Amino acid sequence: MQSARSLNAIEFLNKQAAEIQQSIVIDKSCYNDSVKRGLRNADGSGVMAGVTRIGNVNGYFMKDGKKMPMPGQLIYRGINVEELVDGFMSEGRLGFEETAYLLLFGALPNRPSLESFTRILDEYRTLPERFFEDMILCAPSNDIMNKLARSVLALYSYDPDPETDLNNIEKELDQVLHLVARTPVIVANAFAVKKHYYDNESLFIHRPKDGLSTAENFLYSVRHDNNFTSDEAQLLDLCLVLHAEHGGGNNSAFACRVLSSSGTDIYSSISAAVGSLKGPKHGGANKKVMEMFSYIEKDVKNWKDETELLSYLRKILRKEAAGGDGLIYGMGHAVYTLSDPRAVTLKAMAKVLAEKKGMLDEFELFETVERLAPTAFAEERNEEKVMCANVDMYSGLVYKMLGIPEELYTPLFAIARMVGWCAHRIEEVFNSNKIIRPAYKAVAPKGEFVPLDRR
Ligand SMILES: CC(=O)SCCNC(=O)CCNC(=O)[C@H](O)C(C)(C)COP(=O)(O)OP(=O)(O)OC[C@H]1O[C@@H](n2cnc3c(N)ncnc32)[C@H](O)[C@@H]1OP(=O)(O)O
Ligand SMILES: O=C([O-])CC(=O)C(=O)O
Repeated sequence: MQSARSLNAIEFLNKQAAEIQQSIVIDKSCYNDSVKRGLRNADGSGVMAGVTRIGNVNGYFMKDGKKMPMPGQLIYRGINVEELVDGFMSEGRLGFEETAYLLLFGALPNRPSLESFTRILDEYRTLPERFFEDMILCAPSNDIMNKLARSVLALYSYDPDPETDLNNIEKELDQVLHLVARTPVIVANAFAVKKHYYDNESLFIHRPKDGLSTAENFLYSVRHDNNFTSDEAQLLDLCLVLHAEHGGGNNSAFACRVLSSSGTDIYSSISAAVGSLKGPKHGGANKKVMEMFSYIEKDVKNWKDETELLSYLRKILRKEAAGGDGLIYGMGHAVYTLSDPRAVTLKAMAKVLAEKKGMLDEFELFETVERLAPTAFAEERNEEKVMCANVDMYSGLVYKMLGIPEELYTPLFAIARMVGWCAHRIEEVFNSNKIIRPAYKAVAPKGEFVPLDRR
């Protein structure tokens, strides 16, 4: 708990908050062809910051120097995710483990390799001795992403040889596999402890069970009675596959690559990625979407009245409703234009589940918001924008219908994305091996030192 502010602190912070406004303002005109706001070109496309063989995200194509919208495509190691999903589903398997293998090692595993890989994950799920007691039980956090980032960093001190060795990729792979295997366990344990300390519930800890997949083990661990159905496991597995990787430029993978490029250890790099994903404009949006809809459900009298809904969305954009952030969460994307393929699949899953669970009204509200958001944006900003639902729009609704609590939405994203981050880490450290160091144009006016008594 932060200690109560003294009078001096209150006055100081008040004065400085007003003063700092002057020094942080940078006119948007300072950004131009050579200084790129958010590392974005004038047409909104991202600055090319690197080269990767891991994932590819296509959301537009260039024609006569103009960005043209197209249906989104997500490709893992050259394989379209839709094809990957159809492939393992048609063969009647869960797919997260083979997706993880594909992303980490570059090719789909054959049967013996997949079996060794899943056996290693079983073996590596065990947390280091006293890690749970000392790092999770004794130092709980109300926020599971915060607990995960701290746990990843803490694993450094439980690793007898934690520093990166450029001549030892095998050691790095061992660290990677431990992180991939342990992340769901840390999340499940951190959640149990959070429910106990902050929500006054009984504490129960289920150790992971050998032979279960990542999705099955997660459901097994977070449910009081360990029970889950194969349909539930299949849906969660699919969610994990869809969230596993998104190219090198997404904020968390790039954060991981930036840190990795300095030569720092894997735990520092990955904890930074977790911190990035927590952000509400990134993976944290799945939780924010559900918060936004609880405002909409409360404030909009008639969900079917599109005029009322549109006017509420415009209020959100004006920062006058739904928490005042000014964002319609779950909408928009830095790359995708017409569609985010993950959102398309998640929406279809949400619809089927909503029909089964009698939640079609809620599903239809999400769908209407998705349809009206571009109009609200165009009317409010006076600017036409091709804008689609992103991965975070329907994932929370799917999790809600699977009975998964809201605190776990972003951590589930992290469990899946751990694979993508680790693949980018390996590529950055063992291939690029050049410190990432862009330039910043300094725009402060010239100043001079004034003696203290004359200020
Ligand atoms: C896993 C993921 O990270 S998926 C994304 C999850 N995030 C969200 O759902 C949050 C809501 N969406 C957004 O904030 C944005 O669409 C982002 C962060 C995803 C992408 O942002 P950008 O790359 O800046 O998008 P883009 O360049 O198309 O945006 C143009 C403008 O529209 C605004 N905008 C884009 N989407 C939205 C939105 N959903 N609500 C309000 N304004 C938006 C941007 O803030 C930007 O404003 P600016 O001109 O003042 O900078
Ligand atoms: O690519 C991005 O900017 C964000 C995103 O959708 C992801 O990381 O899954």
